[in-house]
This record gives sequence, structure tokens and C-alpha cells, in this order.
Amino acid sequence: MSKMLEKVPVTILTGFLGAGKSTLLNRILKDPDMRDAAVIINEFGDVGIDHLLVESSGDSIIELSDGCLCCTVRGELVDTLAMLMDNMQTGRIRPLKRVVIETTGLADPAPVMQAIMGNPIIATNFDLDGMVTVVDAVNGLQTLDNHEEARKQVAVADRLIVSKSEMDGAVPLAELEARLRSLNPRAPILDAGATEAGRASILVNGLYDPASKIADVGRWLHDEMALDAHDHGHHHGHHDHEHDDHHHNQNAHDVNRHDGSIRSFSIVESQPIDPMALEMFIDLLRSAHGEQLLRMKAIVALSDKPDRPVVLHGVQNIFHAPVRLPAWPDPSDRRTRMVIITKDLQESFVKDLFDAFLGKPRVDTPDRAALENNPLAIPGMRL
Ligand SMILES: Nc1nc2c(ncn2[C@@H]2O[C@H](COP(=O)(O)OP(=O)(O)OP(=O)(O)O)[C@@H](O)[C@H]2O)c(=O)[nH]1
Repeated sequence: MSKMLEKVPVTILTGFLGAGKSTLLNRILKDPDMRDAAVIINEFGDVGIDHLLVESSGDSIIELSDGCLCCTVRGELVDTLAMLMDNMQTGRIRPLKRVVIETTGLADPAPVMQAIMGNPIIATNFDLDGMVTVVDAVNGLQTLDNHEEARKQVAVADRLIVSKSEMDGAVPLAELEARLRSLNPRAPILDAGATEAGRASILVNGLYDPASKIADVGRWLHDEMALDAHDHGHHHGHHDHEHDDHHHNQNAHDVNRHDGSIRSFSIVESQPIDPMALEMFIDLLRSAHGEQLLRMKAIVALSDKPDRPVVLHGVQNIFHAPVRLPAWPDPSDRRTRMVIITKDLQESFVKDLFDAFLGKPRVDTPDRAALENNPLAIPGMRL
């Protein structure tokens, strides 16, 4: 007989070709906390060997070998997750505590994330718990310069692991970190050689934890606010090189020179937000600019129930169903905070749009009435 099970958190492990994903996974799989985890490995090419290199016993390693996870194998990934769920519900396998998907190094992460968040059946049973990206200290800088996919993998990561830093030819860590920070100012960076890097806990990113959602939301917010505090007391992180503050540290411009198109910034709002205004803002953003919205995470105070914030997260035009928390992670800070990562979409555009929906008067911006009539706005973000 089938039974209702807890949603299973899914972690995506990514990183460019040869970055050290399988090596890291091998270490993590030795952690006793990985006993009830399943690993899905995607390979590029005809002959799959990665699964042979990942040492583990039993049926917990599943290999998808028909191509790149971001394109052809997406259907296969969904089928595999559906099969795992069926096996759990019918008692053929023990309930899983986690699924890890190791992508091919060439994968654009967004479609993989969307396969989990955007498929209604999968999203009922699995929840994206974030992305861990491995970056190779020897080839990393060059790879980031040359490959858009590698930049996206870093930009949307919830955690970055630097491999091969002990090897000859590794770039100085400070240089690599500056580059990673230019793409992703917030994700914790950990050296693969560190003991913690081999623990199952690095797969937990706090976007979804069935047991203690609230504490984990607190953690990613903490990272976010630590950055903002660093940011000259500003509420908004500025990481694009078109920043108009001429007194800004020159080095900050330098590290961004390759990445003008990817931006990461935050929006902080102290007044609770009208649920309709938020819904329309998100709808417009994702329907008209979904392709440019690499990632968004938010905790929002809504005016109907300001004591119970809502957590949102999305990738491009796909958003997880909003989750109402029982209370604020930190009761002393009840502000709405959004972390947004975009590609080819100006920070000022997004902020102006947000202000317009909130009804804040601004010069040279469309008013809310005009935006409400926007034919591109689609229904569906019911909060
Ligand atoms: N010295 C050193 N070698 C490493 C480290 N991480 C990975 N390697 C080596 O780098 C090579 C590639 O590592 P893999 O773990 O297979 O990399 P991958 O990202 O899974 O590779 P693909 O699946 O081909 O994308 C192997 O020879 C590893 O032994 C590290 O931290 N230090």
C-alpha cells in the first residue's frame, strides 16, 4: 500500500569537467549520514564510467548516460526520481533521506533545477535543497573565463568547494576567491582538503529541510546579511562593474571585469508587502524576464500575516510553491529580504519594478496601474 512520505531534499553537485565532483562524492559517501541517500550520476558520452569510479555498494547509485543532464536526459531524470518515489511508497526501498545528482561538467544548472522544481509530481515528492559547485584551483580561472556554463554553475551555487588547491600550478587562493566572489558574493567557500568538505552536511544548504526549515532559512539569510553589512552599510549589494559610485574600491571593479553580465544583489524592505503586489512582481519578473533570472531566494513579510513570513525560491521562470514559516527565524529582524542573481538584467531595472509594484513613487518608472495591465503577467503565484 502506498503511504505519504516526507519530501526528500535533493542536492545538485556540479562543477566543470574534471573539477573533482566524483572525488568529493566518494569521500562524502563514506559518511554514515549518507546511508539512506541515493546518488544519480549523469555522464556525457556513450560509455558511462563515472558510476564505476564512485565506490559504493547496493543500488543507491543510478547512472543516466544518454547525454547532458541539462538537455536530453532531463526526461530520464524525472523518470528516475519518479521511480525512486514509487519504490519508497511501495516499500521496495527504505525512505530516502536525500538524493544527490552529480551533473556532467557541461551542464547548465538551471534546467536541472527546473526539472525538480517545475514538474508537479516531482515537486510534490522532492524539494531542491540547493547546489554545491566544485571549482578546480588549477584550471578554474581559465574555465570561468572561457565557459558560460561554468560561470552559471558558480553564480547559482549555495556552496563552493575549491579542489586541487594543494597541486602545483594552483592559482593563489585569494585570486580564485576574488573571482568566485565576483560571480557569487555569498556562498560559503570551502577547500576540498578540509575535513568538513567530506561530510554529508555540505550537501545541506538550507533551502529545504523537513525537520527544521526555520533554522536553515536563518542560515542563508545570515550569509546574505553578513555581505550587506560589508557593503558600506548599504542595503543593496552591488557587484556589477557598471556601478556608478566612483569612490568604489577599484579592485572591486577589476574582479568583475569578465562578468558584467551576471549580477547578484539584494532587496531589503522594512514595510510588510501586499500579497497581490508581490505576486504580480514575481509573475512579471518570471514571465517577461525568466531567462535572465538565474536565481532568486526570498523571505517576505506579507501584510496579511506579517508574523509568518513566506519563503520563495525560484530558478528562471520556475518557482517553488511558497512556504509559510511558523515564525521569523530571527524575531528581531522582520524585514523582507530577497537575493537575486541575474544575467543581462540590470539591478536597477529589477529594483524599479519592485518599487513600482509597491507603489513607491519614483521618477521615470512605470506606475503600478500600467504594470497591472501588462499582458505578459501570468496568473499562478498564489500566495
Ligand atoms: N590533487 C588533487 N587531485 C584531485 C582533487 N580533486 C580531484 N582530483 C583529481 O582530478 C581528476 C578529476 O577528478 P574527478 O573527481 O573525476 O572529477 P569530475 O568533476 O568528477 O570529472 P568529470 O566527471 O569528468 O566532469 C582525478 O584524477 C582526481 O583524482 C584534489 O582536490 N586534489
